[in-house]
Amino acid sequence: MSLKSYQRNFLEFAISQEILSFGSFTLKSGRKSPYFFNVGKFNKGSTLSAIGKFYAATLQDEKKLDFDVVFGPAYKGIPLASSTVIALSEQYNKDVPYSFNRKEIKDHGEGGNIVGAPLKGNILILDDVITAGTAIRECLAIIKENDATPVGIIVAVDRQERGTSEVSAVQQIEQDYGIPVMSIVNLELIIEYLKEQGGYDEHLSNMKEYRDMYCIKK
Ligand SMILES: O=P(O)(O)OC[C@H]1O[C@H](OP(=O)(O)OP(=O)(O)O)[C@H](O)[C@@H]1O
Repeated sequence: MSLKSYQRNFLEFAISQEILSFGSFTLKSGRKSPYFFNVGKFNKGSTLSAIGKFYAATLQDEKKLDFDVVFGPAYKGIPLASSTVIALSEQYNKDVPYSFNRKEIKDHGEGGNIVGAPLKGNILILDDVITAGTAIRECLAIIKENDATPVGIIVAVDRQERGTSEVSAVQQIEQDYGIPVMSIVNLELIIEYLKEQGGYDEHLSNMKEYRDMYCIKK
């Protein structure tokens, strides 16, 4: 697997902003991870603008994917989807509608639990990460209830981790729904980047050890 220039730029940016950190982090799964991707740090205009550009660059790279609407699951998917459609419009002249769900149903005013463009046609789901896949499965159900068609999913980082079976949660979704799950980068590419940069020897060996223990073989 080799890094594309936007992936290298994304990793350089994420490390410099301490959005991607190396050390020892306990995950919800109980696993002790040597790295952590913290979306909570996309908390100012410049970083939010930058992440939207990286999602947009990835989508440009996946040209075969034909989508009509970007859907950002509440809550963290909302600013990410907003920032990505701004980047698609400003950088690639693609004016893509977007929408998102409310976590609580609103029973006054316009009502409903979808805000933004109607969910019609081919829908791309955009979120930060997939862990067990629960949030994405909920979105897929919402899209189907609206008679729209999910055509793909994009996340920032694919950790490529196995759950209870041999496949990862991402692969399970791809198998169950027959749609691709894309990511700006994945664990393999992070490892590639650390090798390429040099000077990360200890983190690199911890990352490889973690990959061999918990991750899928590609
Ligand atoms: O694959 P899963 O196991 O569902 O985990 C991933 C989801 O969890 C987080 O959102 P969360 O549901 O915590 O909501 P939030 O965006 O409001 O924080 C994250 O933003 C994903 O949507």
